[in-house]
Amino acid sequence: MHKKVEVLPDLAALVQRSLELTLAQMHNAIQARGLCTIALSGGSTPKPLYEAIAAQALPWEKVHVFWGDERYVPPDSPDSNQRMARQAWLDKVEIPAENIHPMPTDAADPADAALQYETHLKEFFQLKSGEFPALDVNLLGIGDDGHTASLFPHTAALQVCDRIVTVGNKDGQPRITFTIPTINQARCTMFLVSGANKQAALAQVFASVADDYTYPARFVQPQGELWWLLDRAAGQGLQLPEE
Ligand SMILES: O=C1O[C@H](COP(=O)(O)O)[C@@H](O)[C@H](O)[C@H]1O
Repeated sequence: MHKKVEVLPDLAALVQRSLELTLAQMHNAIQARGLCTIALSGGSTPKPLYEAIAAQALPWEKVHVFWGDERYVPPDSPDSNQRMARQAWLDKVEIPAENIHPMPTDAADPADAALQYETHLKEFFQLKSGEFPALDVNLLGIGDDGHTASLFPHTAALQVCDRIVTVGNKDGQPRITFTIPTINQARCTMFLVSGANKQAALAQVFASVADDYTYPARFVQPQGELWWLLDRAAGQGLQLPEE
């Protein structure tokens, strides 16, 4: 694992740096394998990055967009991660509809939706039994409770190691989420973290000793590159890990 932590002066600089890195990864993937697979995070932090990507001239037919987690709401809900990404990015570019791979949220049981998405990923990535997809870029955020994707502290999803996708639990509300082995299979993982409210959780995630189940982002130890991009408000006073 190549791990790099950067503290940028402000949110604008964080967006610019994440744009540079994301574009470089996308171009490398397209050159190496003919297409780029990227998994998106939700929340508010990545929105300006998505807007910046939308302004780029990219070979959109070679870009496939997935989600690392989704709230269990209809796609037109203001809470939908898919909706945010479509509004900020996907609706603004000429990406083929079949290159957009949203997590389903219309099954009667969220467990069925998780299984449907897992089956779709297995087919798309042509996985053999027991294999996990290697996304070219996996964008992640962290909540002020230390959650990442929809892997919340002390929830059952944290222990799921034999599935690509599972059901997360946010205060009793279901979500669909990549599992930890899926996250850790990515070629390039990039956390975008903004705001002073993330400081305390980050300190625990970067601590040499802390409880992984209390701070789930600690489980993210991917085989590929790992980037932590923080703005100054998030990174202030943080003891940065040795690289
Ligand atoms: O609920 C979620 O929150 C996290 C963090 O979001 P942020 O707005 O605080 O950056 C996000 O990474 C995750 O995808 C989302 O579903």
